[in-house]
Amino acid sequence: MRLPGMSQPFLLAPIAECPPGPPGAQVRLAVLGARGVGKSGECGAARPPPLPVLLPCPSSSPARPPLLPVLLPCPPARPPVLPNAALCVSAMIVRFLTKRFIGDYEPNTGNLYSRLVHLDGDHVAVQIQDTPGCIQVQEDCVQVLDSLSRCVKWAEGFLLVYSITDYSSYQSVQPLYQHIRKVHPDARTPIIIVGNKADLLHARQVQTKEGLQLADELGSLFLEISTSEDSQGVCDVFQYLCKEVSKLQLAGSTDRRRSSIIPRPKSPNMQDLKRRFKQALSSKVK
Ligand SMILES: Nc1nc2c(ncn2[C@@H]2O[C@H](COP(=O)(O)OP(=O)(O)OP(=O)(O)O)[C@@H](O)[C@H]2O)c(=O)[nH]1
Repeated sequence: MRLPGMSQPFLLAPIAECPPGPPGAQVRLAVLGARGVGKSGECGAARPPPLPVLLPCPSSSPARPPLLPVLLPCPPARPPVLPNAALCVSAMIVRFLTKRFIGDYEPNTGNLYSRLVHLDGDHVAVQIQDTPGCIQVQEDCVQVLDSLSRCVKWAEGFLLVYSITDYSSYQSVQPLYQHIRKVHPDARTPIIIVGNKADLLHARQVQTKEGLQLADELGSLFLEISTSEDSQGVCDVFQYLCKEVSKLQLAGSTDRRRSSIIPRPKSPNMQDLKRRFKQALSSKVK
């Protein structure tokens, strides 16, 4: 599925840091790889130590809010979850930024990419966070890792990527989605679900209709792409997401302007004022 009207060329230029600019000039995106649904008894190892989990702090500030580290012990008798094979997140980002496909796998440690992207005649400073191992789901126990939690609070638009060759990555999309919605309750915060590795049809474990159905249930956009074979498809998704975030930023600044207009006080009731003035005068005369 191709996103409408998203096939224009764009400029890429490295920037040291995204400078502060007017609304719409900066876009913060997170690409999250959904993975790691563990099954009881899968590993059979001893109970894992408590994992540091960051609970979202309520904050409306777009800046990075303070994080509260909280230790949540996993219920006893739950086996640890091993992250599944790598998905495709870094490959997607690199494809968007350089148009090149990286065929080799190198574990990523959470890179933040900053680039100037040409979007509808404007230069937009885009920051993209590549998140290493994201979420651990074990039946009723969902644990969001530190790196993910920070990233979710910081970002304004999200790509939730699973691999069509890895069913458990598909199963992790929903809890990830719910976590994002908890942190960003504004339903307009764009989240796009992406089924990657669409070229590996012989190894497909997730049907297209399952991706569509999930996106439908969650009220999200969905598409399948192949990072290795469809560079344009990858660029289209990122550009679409950038546009959606820019739109939201503009809408937010308009809302703020509107709410900052001080309402005019009601005009005083002149009859009442005259009556009270007369009363005051007559009491002085007496
Ligand atoms: N065939 C095929 N392989 C892909 C595609 N996208 C990514 N890959 C390969 O999948 C492997 C993992 O991709 P990465 O992007 O490094 O995975 P990651 O999710 O960033 O992994 P972490 O660094 O562990 O977070 C690499 O060998 C990629 O070349 C695709 O669309 N098709």
